Amino acid sequence: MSGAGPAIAIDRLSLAFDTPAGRAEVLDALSIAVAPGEIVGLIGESGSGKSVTATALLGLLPGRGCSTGGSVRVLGEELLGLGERRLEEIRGARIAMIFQEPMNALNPLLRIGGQLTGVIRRHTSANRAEAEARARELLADMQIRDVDRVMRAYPFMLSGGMRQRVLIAMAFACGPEVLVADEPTTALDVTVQAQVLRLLRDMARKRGTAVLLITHDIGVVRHLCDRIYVIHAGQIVEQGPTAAVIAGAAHPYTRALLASLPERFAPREPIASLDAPAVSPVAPPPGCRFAPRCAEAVADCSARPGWTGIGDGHQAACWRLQPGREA
Ligand SMILES: Nc1ncnc2c1ncn2[C@@H]1O[C@H](COP(=O)(O)OP(=O)(O)OP(=O)(O)O)[C@@H](O)[C@H]1O
Repeated sequence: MSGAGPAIAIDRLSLAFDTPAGRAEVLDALSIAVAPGEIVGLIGESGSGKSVTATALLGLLPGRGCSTGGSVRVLGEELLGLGERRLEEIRGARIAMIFQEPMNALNPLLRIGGQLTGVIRRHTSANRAEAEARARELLADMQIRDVDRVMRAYPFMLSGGMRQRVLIAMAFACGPEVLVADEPTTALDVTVQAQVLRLLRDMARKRGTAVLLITHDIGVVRHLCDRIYVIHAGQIVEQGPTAAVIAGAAHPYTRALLASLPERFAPREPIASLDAPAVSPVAPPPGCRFAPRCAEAVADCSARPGWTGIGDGHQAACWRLQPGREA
């Protein structure tokens, strides 16, 4: 039913909020595509627009004071402007979401078993026994050994890592074709983070789920994602296969982002520093929004640059990379 096209197709999405300070243009012609079975990262600093992109994918943008342009298609269906009833059918069954803090997503008053079987029964025709068997299978897939104890536990009785595994199981409970994971492991310590991410990747691979992983942490995308999009102040500035982008970052923002990380990620010559804050989304400069922070900005940067191909699916949007220019 989902057809042969991308599972997620965001095309020139623009998004603005009315704020007391004026109209905040938080996304500027943002395009992202994720194929079935692909794991794609959206990476950028705090405030760059990652979470609002996730919100748009779930059809959860606030109506009043918020205007959108462009298109957000999931499994071929346009979500912008879709009625709440249809959106509710899609959420949970076809698109699932994993958030940063599992305590907020789990009901503290219900046992894990009840919550998991409840989700399965709401979205499928499974009876109680079938739903329970499926819940146990999902927990076992998440490499939870003491499934009985976890099924009987209340959320507060589990560790952070275990709660996040339960949430991942819950996200996969109804066999979604699309999964949006917003900073899913930020609250966990580093070793647990790696385990949980591996489990998330294995679940998605096994089921052919398209995953959009939202994070500010390039270490996370490095291990997990097939491709990445780099977002700065609501604009995608670079995209491509993860290894190519990390090894050959071309946009000054990506290079600065990598340079701010431990040594082994750092490109040899960072050409910008991220000490200066990102531009405000209220009355942002026209063109490239990185220009005010960029040591190498040129007059052309006041217009938005097109994409320059760097290699096999790797592209960056920067005037300095345009053919005929000295890089
Ligand atoms: N409801 C809203 N009204 C006005 N502005 C908003 C609203 N929601 C988000 N914004 C603004 O949109 C921009 C992008 O926010 P968003 O939360 O998507 O960033 P982010 O990249 O997810 O950041 P973080 O990593 O800190 O979560 C920010 O400037 C934020 O202030």
